[in-house]
Amino acid sequence: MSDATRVLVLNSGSSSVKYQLIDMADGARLASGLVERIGEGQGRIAHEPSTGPERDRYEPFPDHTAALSALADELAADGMGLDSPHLAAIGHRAVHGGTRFTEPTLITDQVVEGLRELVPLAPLHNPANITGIEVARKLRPDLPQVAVFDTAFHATMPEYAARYAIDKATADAHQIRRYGFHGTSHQYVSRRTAELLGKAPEAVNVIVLHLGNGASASAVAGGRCVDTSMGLTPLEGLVMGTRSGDLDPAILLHLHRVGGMSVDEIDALLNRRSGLLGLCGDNDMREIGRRMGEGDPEARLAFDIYIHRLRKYIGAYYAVLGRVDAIVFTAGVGENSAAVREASLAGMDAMGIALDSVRNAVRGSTPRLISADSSRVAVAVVPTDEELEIAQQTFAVVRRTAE
Ligand SMILES: Nc1ncnc2c1ncn2[C@@H]1O[C@H](COP(=O)(O)OP(=O)(O)O)[C@@H](O)[C@H]1O
Ligand SMILES: CC(=O)OP(=O)(O)O
Ligand SMILES: [Mg+2]
Repeated sequence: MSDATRVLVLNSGSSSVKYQLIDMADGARLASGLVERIGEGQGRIAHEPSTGPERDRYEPFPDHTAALSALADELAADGMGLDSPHLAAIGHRAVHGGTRFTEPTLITDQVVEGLRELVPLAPLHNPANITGIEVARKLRPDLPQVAVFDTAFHATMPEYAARYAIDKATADAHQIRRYGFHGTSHQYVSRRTAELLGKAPEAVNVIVLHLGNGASASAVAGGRCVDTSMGLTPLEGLVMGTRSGDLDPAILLHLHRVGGMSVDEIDALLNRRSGLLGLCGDNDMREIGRRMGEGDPEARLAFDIYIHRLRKYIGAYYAVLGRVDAIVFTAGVGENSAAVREASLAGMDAMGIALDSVRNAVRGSTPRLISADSSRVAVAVVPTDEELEIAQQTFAVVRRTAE
């Protein structure tokens, strides 16, 4: 075995890069961090090595090249720079893989080109992923780099769940189908949930609720995704921080024809100015909770709409799965908001779902059960770790390629 066992994971967003350096020999996280507000006047890098305290620095990062070289400098300061001989690969989160990429993929020029062709289907996400990949390839052209796709885990959805009920020829001509996103998280969390229950992934049916800035639900049967709430793009489904989720599609036509809005204006409205932000002016669930505490009716209504949509998906996936072993909450809101977890499952005793309010209120950073002992369906909080999952899948590709 070569002694290059470390994987650097880059999750490049439009204005931020999250990263982790993980040693695959023992799974140890050697460093993690975040560069944010890229392209704005003042940016910030927060870097946390396993060997010491977090270091915070404020400075402008004009573009992703500057952000990546800053994080490389931070790693180098801890003796773990990008030139390290211990580095085996760089793994990248790639959001939209279309029908072409359904497995973790060794990055070549053709793969980058393929990602570029998919930009219209993930305009918020794919361009940033591509930039991250291009910069990293320039910094270490000799190192294997692997793309791990948000859409991959959902590729197993049956046709009847993946297809929209529109004219088949039109759908085929434009690759219109449901792809689903956050797949790395749904995959990781459903597997960890099986472990928590002490069962094999093949033996459990799970509803995963990934509630972050973007939010999606999935129905996972025996380790395979059978349905998920995001569709052609990450706009469908649940109410999100700034995205509307499900709508009557005729609303778009109405806004265009009667409201006089352009396609780009409608795009910006639904992706950036809707969801919780559009409903009450705040997209952070902590702030909404605080405002509800003060009796703010707008914040209350936004919360209720968010919860109502979530409950509809829980019911739908219960019916899709037939038998549910666990409902599991993850990502920023799912891991931290006891109020969201309680409201989204309240009154479901007849469905065999009962929370234990004391367990639900306990904060923690490890996988845990929050259901009552009497609950037929287990309810759990399982912190997601997309970066660890990406590192594992990246390392597996590198190993296979080296054989
Ligand atoms: N203590 C908390 N209570 C409620 N919501 C929280 C808490 N901490 C974080 N959040 C929510 O989590 C969201 C971010 O989730 P995260 O999974 O980190 O998102 P992303 O990875 O999509 O950026 C924030 O917008 C905030 O609403
Ligand atoms: C696909 C998606 O919605 O990702 P995020 O939650 O990171 O925006
Ligand atoms: Mg996320």
